[in-house]
Amino acid sequence: MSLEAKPYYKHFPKKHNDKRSAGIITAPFSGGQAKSGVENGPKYLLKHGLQQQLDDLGWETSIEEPLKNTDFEERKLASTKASSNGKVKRADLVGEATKLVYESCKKVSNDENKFQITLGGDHSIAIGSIHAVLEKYPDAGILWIDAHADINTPSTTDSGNLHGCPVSFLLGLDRENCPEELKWVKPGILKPNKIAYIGLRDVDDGERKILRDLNISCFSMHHVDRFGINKVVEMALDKVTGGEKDCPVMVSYDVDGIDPLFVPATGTPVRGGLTLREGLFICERVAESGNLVALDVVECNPELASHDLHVVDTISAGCAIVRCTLGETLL
Ligand SMILES: NC(=[NH2+])NCCC[C@H](N)C(=O)O
Ligand SMILES: [Mn+2]
Ligand SMILES: [Mn+2]
Repeated sequence: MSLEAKPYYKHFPKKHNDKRSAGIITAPFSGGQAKSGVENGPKYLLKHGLQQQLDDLGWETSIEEPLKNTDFEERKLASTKASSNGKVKRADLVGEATKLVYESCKKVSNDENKFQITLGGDHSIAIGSIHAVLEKYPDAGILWIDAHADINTPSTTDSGNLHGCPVSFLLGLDRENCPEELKWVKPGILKPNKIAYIGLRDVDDGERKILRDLNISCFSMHHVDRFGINKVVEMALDKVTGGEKDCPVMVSYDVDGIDPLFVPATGTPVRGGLTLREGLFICERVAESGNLVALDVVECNPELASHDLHVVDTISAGCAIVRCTLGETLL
């Protein structure tokens, strides 16, 4: 089978130097959940040689650091009270940080027309990255790879952690209880038929009801076992693109979608996940569609490794996700 002639990355044609352009947005932020360490994800991924790896694949990259001179981590440590809105924790930090991430992503995606790669940080940062993508590509489909649905609202969340809620803010759910600091998010910028999940296996009761009521496409580990990963990716792609062959696609990848055997250093691991190969195959298969426009890689937490090998496994899986999404297997 020849892969040569296909128009990969249609939205990002090669330039005179035979390269395509991507912008890496670092989002070293941990305020969407309680544990520390996830803010070091971007640093570790970059130290592992991510930029060089992308260069080898024919992508020239620039780096944006929207949270560079901020003090979110200090403020998180100093904050004891639950924050502005009842159950939801640190809405002030999440609101401010995601807005900064959003602005940086907007520069990369909208102004510079580059492929947007956002490195978290916890999954709350996807509020910013997805918002930017949907402004540039309003009909883009979002594939959310995760053990969790992250669709809790301020009313349904048990933990109060905002990394368990980003999807609900983008959908504009429970607007009455939206913390003031997150009101910059345009409610309903994401439509329920434009997101599909792969890898789910730890979904809260409140989330289950929302997913059912909104008829959101969910491919759990049960479906992966039942249909196989190729079929699942094809079904998910078909759902979010509505069968439209040029529909832009974004992948928001929580590394805990992959089984903790392969990705141990993450904050909310759940057994029974995707194998590393299944996890990477998703990226390869979506890349093959030619319609990818953006990627998030979130929830790598090097501090939660019980030994060095766990760090290496987790960070190299994170880098592999980026490489496979950016065409490693299409060369
Ligand atoms: N991005 C994540 N890892 N999210 C985990 C969320 C867990 C749980 N459903 C909660 O809302 O707290
Ligand atoms: Mn998760
Ligand atoms: Mn997540």
